Amino acid sequence: MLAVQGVSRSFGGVYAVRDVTLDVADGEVCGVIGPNGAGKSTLFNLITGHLAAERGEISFLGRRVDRLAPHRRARLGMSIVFQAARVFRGMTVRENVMVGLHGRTSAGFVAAALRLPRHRRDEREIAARADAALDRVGLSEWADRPADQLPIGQQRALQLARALCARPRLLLLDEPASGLRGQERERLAELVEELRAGGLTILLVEHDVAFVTRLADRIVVLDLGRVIADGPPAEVRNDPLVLAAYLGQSA
Ligand SMILES: Nc1ncnc2c1ncn2[C@@H]1O[C@H](COP(=O)(O)OP(=O)(O)OP(=O)(O)O)[C@@H](O)[C@H]1O
Repeated sequence: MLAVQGVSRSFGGVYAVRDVTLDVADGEVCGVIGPNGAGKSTLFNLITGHLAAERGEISFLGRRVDRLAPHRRARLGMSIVFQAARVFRGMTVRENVMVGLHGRTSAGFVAAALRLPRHRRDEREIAARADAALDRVGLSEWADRPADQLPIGQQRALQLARALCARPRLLLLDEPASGLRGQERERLAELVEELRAGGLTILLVEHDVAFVTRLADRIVVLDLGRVIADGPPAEVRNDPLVLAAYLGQSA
């Protein structure tokens, strides 16, 4: 589904991502881990299109995308949940999800401004899709409440719902577990497991090794911008290069 081939990106002459190759197969959960500064965020942004690659190719569903703007990649079926994404205050949970769907409807701005019947039909359809997504992430009961009153774990679930509304082929998660503890982290892991069971393909970039090890079918480990391991979690966890990279950091 996703093929990253020999991709590099530097900042001020120093490589943040160097000659990275990775594939994500249909239906797979692929985790990307690595110590601080390994290049995880840079790689994530290269895949989404928020950063341009200096070298290499990125293909999605068999099509070159590395010169496409982020919104064009999104339209092809990539949906992103950013680490720092916030909820819109002063809006309900349902409205927060609906925001992502406006502009994707057929009637468009003019029909909306004039409140034409077509627009009202679109609004109903959008609300129904938002409700389906909220149901999928277990937030139905919260739909009419102000979004900023949600605990942080559920705000993360809300962001997932927003991403799911676009009916992605590939879901890209940037550090989804950051800032979550105990129960909240457990709930998010269960949610990702449910999405995987539903056949969704997921790329999970995450600092928390335990979280990724539990969820991923395959893990790619970055260190100093390069891939140092790529394989099933059990294999990667015992890889001497991986252990050394993490130990080096704690030292
Ligand atoms: N916009 C930028 N300008 C300059 N240097 C950058 C920029 N973005 C990243 N870097 C550098 O590239 C390297 C990789 O950073 P990146 O944020 O991709 O790593 P990371 O694995 O996501 O780290 P962390 O786990 O700490 O978030 C680091 O040395 C970082 O300082």
